[in-house]
Amino acid sequence: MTVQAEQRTPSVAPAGQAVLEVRGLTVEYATGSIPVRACCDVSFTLRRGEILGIAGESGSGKSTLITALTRLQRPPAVTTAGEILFHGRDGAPPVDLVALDGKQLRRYRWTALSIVLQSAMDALNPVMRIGAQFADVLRARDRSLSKRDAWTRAAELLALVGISADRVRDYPHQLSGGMRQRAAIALALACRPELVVMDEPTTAVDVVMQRQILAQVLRLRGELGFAVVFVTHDLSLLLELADRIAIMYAGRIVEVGEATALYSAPKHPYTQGLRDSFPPLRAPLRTLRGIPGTPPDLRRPPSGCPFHPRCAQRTGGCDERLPALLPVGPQAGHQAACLLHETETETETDSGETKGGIR
Ligand SMILES: Nc1ncnc2c1ncn2[C@@H]1O[C@H](COP(=O)(O)OP(=O)(O)OP(=O)(O)O)[C@@H](O)[C@H]1O
Repeated sequence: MTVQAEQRTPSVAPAGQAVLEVRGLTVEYATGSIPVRACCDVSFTLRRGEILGIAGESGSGKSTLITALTRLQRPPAVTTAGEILFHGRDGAPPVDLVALDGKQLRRYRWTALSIVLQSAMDALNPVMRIGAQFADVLRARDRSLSKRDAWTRAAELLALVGISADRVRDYPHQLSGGMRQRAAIALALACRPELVVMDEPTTAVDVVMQRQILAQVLRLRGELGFAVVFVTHDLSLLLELADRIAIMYAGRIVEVGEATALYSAPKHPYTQGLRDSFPPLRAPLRTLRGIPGTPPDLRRPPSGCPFHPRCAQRTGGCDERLPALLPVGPQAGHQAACLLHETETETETDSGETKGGIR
């Protein structure tokens, strides 16, 4: 079962209206004598209602990036550079989330941005009824909401993710794993956030439930208009869901582009390897290849392009120069950080196209 094309709701984002602008974000784990730079100079813009997928192998820095985005990181993680500009729907000037203290951040949690974690289903309190947990969140954000109205709203939210409203009185253990995960998504949507960050929310459920959850995320995005940053190691899954995909390797974004263009014509050898490591969900099955070697130790990343020791297409210079993220291919907004494409970019730039950050 796959998320059919007709179930997909086109992005509700008017082009250019940003909800989040991440600029030069760098996060380190200050452990031992050499820090682990797990997120390095990451920049991207997320538009209102857009779904941005972030894919990469284990250890590529995905979780580090999203805990930094949501300001849920704990020591030894430290944001050493960059800004995360959040543009509210009220049209007020953007707020740099990096600069906010705990009290200021509380204003933004749940209402502006919320998060669904891999193990969200286990994050529900086992000794509280589902409805009570929803009511707590709703009433903490709206003190005028009565208990009765909060429970009614909780039942409506469960119904939104396909869980019968009468389950509102259940305890978490009375729901299946898939239902608990969907309840966690409904809870994340309780205060109508503008941005929901999802970290592998379908990893712990079977493939049928995975497809149902993805279809629901798409439907709800269409109905409620929130933007999503969705992290996974499975690139083929993002093809079903994301408007754009960013590929991370060794803490950096190495390729970004519109989902179909990036999947069908990946430019970075790492993206090609990642794509060929997972069975496609809809296209005919092809030989799975995998990527030889292992990701680098981020305390001592290789010189030049961090992927070069594993890259079958490396050329002279790959071990010396860190490639910049530059436009590639015919599709607007498609960018890759690979020396193989720098000549192509230079030629295009000479003929008038402007270089730029990720848009
Ligand atoms: N608490 C920590 N202390 C030191 N290094 C850490 C810590 N947490 C993560 N790292 C390192 O940061 C790098 C990025 O890890 P991260 O968990 O962000 O990657 P990931 O892509 O999310 O991986 P996964 O898919 O396995 O969750 C890895 O090299 C990891 O070893």
